[in-house]
Amino acid sequence: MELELRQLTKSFGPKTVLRDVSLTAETGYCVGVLGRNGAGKSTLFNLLINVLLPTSGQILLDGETLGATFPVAVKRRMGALINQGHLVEQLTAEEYLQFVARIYELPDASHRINSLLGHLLEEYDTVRRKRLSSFSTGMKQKVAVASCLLHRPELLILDEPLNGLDVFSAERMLELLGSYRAQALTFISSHNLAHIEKIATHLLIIDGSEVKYWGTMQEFLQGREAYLNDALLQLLHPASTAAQNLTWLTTER
Ligand SMILES: Nc1ncnc2c1ncn2[C@@H]1O[C@H](COP(=O)(O)OP(=O)(O)OP(=O)(O)O)[C@@H](O)[C@H]1O
Repeated sequence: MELELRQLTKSFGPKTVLRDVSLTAETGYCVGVLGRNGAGKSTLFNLLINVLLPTSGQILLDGETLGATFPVAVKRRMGALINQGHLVEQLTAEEYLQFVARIYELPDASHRINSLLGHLLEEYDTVRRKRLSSFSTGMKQKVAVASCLLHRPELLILDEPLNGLDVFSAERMLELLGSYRAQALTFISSHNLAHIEKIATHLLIIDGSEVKYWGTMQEFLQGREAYLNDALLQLLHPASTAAQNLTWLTTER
């Protein structure tokens, strides 16, 4: 799969959130999408899955321009987790994934479901009869990511998929996503740069509504600080905000 963005621009009223985003990416790329809070990462993801329409610019898949409404055949090729996802919490994890499998018309998904849940939920045997409403935040997140992978999407869009995961679970999830990487074109956002450093092959850095960097992780790190964290700070020069007087907060009683 090849995805091309041509001068993609999105405004909400007078405010332009993304301006002229252009890139071409293909299967095997894992694109870490980075930027400050409010930079436009979720907005970009919503454009990629047709939840939002661009104000101008185009999205092309394998050379074909996707119009205002993506064909169902295209949507079937995508898996997306945006804003923590929405689970049907009256169901068990397995029932929920069976429901997702029916949407994608997967004939017999039991093996896929059990292996995914068994991999991501270490405690799966003890919670398999429990409803999702009784799951912790991290457990729900794991089920949400599993629901994106079930149909083996060719375009995988993951907005903060590691949110709420403990350090061991995050490692497991990264391992799983790493082993799937060659099968898909993945876009992933995270404010945890150590996670991005582990999984991403490419970086898309957005700041001030524009692309500040698009290219390989390796090229980005060359000539900058060794760690992504420092390299990102170096690129974006955090704006120095006027010093606030916080003595009311910090003065001893
Ligand atoms: N539906 C909307 N209507 C108006 N403004 C919006 C809408 N959705 C997003 N925005 C604005 O667009 C900007 C980008 O938001 P977005 O959620 O894409 O940022 P983000 O990079 O994902 O941030 P974070 O790191 O905090 O998740 C913000 O200023 C936000 O207020």
